[in-house]
Parts: sequence; structure tokens; C-alpha cells
Amino acid sequence: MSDQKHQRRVRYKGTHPKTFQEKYKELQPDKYAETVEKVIQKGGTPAGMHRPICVKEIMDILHITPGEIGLDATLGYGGHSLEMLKCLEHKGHLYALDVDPIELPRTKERLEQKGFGPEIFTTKLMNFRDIDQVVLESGPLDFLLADLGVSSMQIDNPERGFSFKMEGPLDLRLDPTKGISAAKRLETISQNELEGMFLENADETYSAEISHAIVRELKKGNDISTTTRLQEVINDALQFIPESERNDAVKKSCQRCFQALRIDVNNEYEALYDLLEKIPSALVCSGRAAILTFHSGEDRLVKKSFQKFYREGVYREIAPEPIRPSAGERNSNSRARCAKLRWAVKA
Ligand SMILES: C[S@@+](CC[C@H](N)C(=O)[O-])C[C@H]1O[C@@H](n2cnc3c(N)ncnc32)[C@H](O)[C@@H]1O
Repeated sequence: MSDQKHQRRVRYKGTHPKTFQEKYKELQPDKYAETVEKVIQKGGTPAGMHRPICVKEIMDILHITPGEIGLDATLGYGGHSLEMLKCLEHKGHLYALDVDPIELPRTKERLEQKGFGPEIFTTKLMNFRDIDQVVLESGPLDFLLADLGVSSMQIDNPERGFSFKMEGPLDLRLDPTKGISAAKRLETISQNELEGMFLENADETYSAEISHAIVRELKKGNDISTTTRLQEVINDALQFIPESERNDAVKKSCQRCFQALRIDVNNEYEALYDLLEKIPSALVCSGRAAILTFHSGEDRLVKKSFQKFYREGVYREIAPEPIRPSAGERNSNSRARCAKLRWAVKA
């Protein structure tokens, strides 16, 4: 008999990736194009990627011609930037902003490898509410896009804490080096204020029950510092819902409460308000702006601002109604389902 110990084979996880890190094929889109294509065909977004939404609609609105100067206020994975850069045909300049210090350098490098270096493309780690500072360098803009919210890379990375579906720290910051995490925010906020936050930022149906449950847990000395812990507390708070409806209700409440917290810790409404106020003076005459929103609170702000400046004669034309992604895009990309696109042209 051999004295060699029998070694159990390590289970191969590659074909059934379970965690973000294990999705190694999707994370290297250039090397594993076939895997990435399969995920897209099934209506998903490959890990580490973001599929740009309403690309054709946005390009039709922005109507970019070579030699123009423009701004992508929300670079993300760079899908929209790439299309804009193609329209410029290496003449003019595209500036792009993002507040995310983790993803921005990756996107910059990816676009540089595609042939868009500093002569045509400048990225800045900057909040779009400071667009006036960009214009000091770029000069007035011919076109501008803001594709609001979070990217798929941010949502899919459990360490960022954006999704209740994966265990991770309850952070939710677009820039984890600034401000306070969502977990810390929960520790500092009163029940009343939390209830208001859930209502105002996400129209949460059970804002009173959930905010009570969160504050009660914290007062008992039980921390709520991970995504799944917050999900548990929400689940416990909604035990009064009939069992047949509970799972669905908990999922929707989790989605809304995470959204509300994200908007809060990133001051998203304040940043959007500042951007909207500054767009008119950032554009040249006949300059075009397009804004893609993902929930009613954001869309309301954009609509009100565009209408106000239109009435004042600052904008020559604005979108009469929001544009929705085509049925085909909504079916093939679940993240496109609630998108609304509005545009304005400066007088
Ligand atoms: C929906 S993604 C953009 C996706 C991008 N259009 C693409 O094609 O990949 C939104 C991005 O905007 C960034 N962002 C959100 N709020 C911002 C702000 N106030 N200033 C700058 N960037 C912001 C997020 O970090 C995220 O990367």
C-alpha cells in the first residue's frame, strides 16, 4: 500500500461562479469575449462591466460633430464616453468626470488602450456639481451628458456595500474616501429623520415600521454594519405582512431603503440640483444637454429645472416628454427598465 495520502480534488468553481471575485472570466472582458456575450444575451450585465443605456437616443440628441468640446459628467465604465469619442473623430475634446476613485483610473486606462489619450480625452476625479470649475479649463461646452446613479461595477462589488443581495460592509459611498458610510449614518440619525429619508428619497411604503426597527436595534446595542444585517432588520420589521406577499415586499423595501441611504450618504439630490443650476452657463448657444435618470425623485428635479429655464428663455427647446429605452433594451437589460431621458437645448 502506498503511504501517499489521498488528496481530495479541489472543486472547480470556474463554471459556476458564486462570488464577484470568482467571476474571473467576466472580469476580463477582452480575454473572455464569448463568456461576456453569453451573459449579455441572457439579459445580464457581466461582472466588472456596465452596459450603457439609451446610447442611440443620447447620440441622436447630442448630435456630436468633430471638433466639438463636450463633457461626460458621469464617466462610469466609459460606454457613453466611447461613443462620444468616436463621433469626435479625434478632433475636439471630451472631458469626463466621476467621483469614484476606484473605477475612474480603470476606465481611463481602458479608453487610453482604445486610442483615446490626453490629446482628445481628459478625466477628472470630481463631482459634477463643480462643473463650473471644469468649464474654466475646457471653455463653454457644445454637449453634456449625465447618466445618474451608480454603475453595475459599483453595485456588483460587495465591498462597496451597494447591494443587499451580497454580504458586505454597509457603505454605499461612491467615493469611499469621503463623508461617512451608510452604517455610520444610521448611528447618527433620529427615527423621525430616518423615516423622512426613506419616504423622500425612495417613497418607501413601510418607512415608519422600518425606521422604528432600525433605531430599536441600534438602541439595544446591536450594530447594523453589513448589507445582509440591514436586510435582516427590514425582514423582521415586515413580519406583519401575510407570508404569501412577504418575500416580494421585503425585496422591494430593501431596494428602496438602500436607494434612499445611497442618495443620502452621497448628497445626490444636492449635487444634481447644483449641476442643473449650472448647466445653462456651462453651454455654448445651441449647446445640448441630456440627462438619464433612474427614479422619480431625480426625474422630477430634472423636469422642473428644464421647464423653469425654458420658461425664462434660457433653453430654446426641451424634451416634451421623457424618452424611455426601447422595449428591446428594457427586456435585454434589466437595469434599463426604469430609465428616463430628458434633454434641453440652450437658446
Ligand atoms: C450610471 S453610471 C454611468 C455609466 C456610464 N455612462 C457608462 O457608460 O459606463 C453613473 C456614474 O456616475 C458617477 N457619479 C454619480 N454621482 C456623481 C457626481 N455627483 N459627480 C460625478 N460622478 C458621479 C458614479 O460614480 C458612476 O460611476
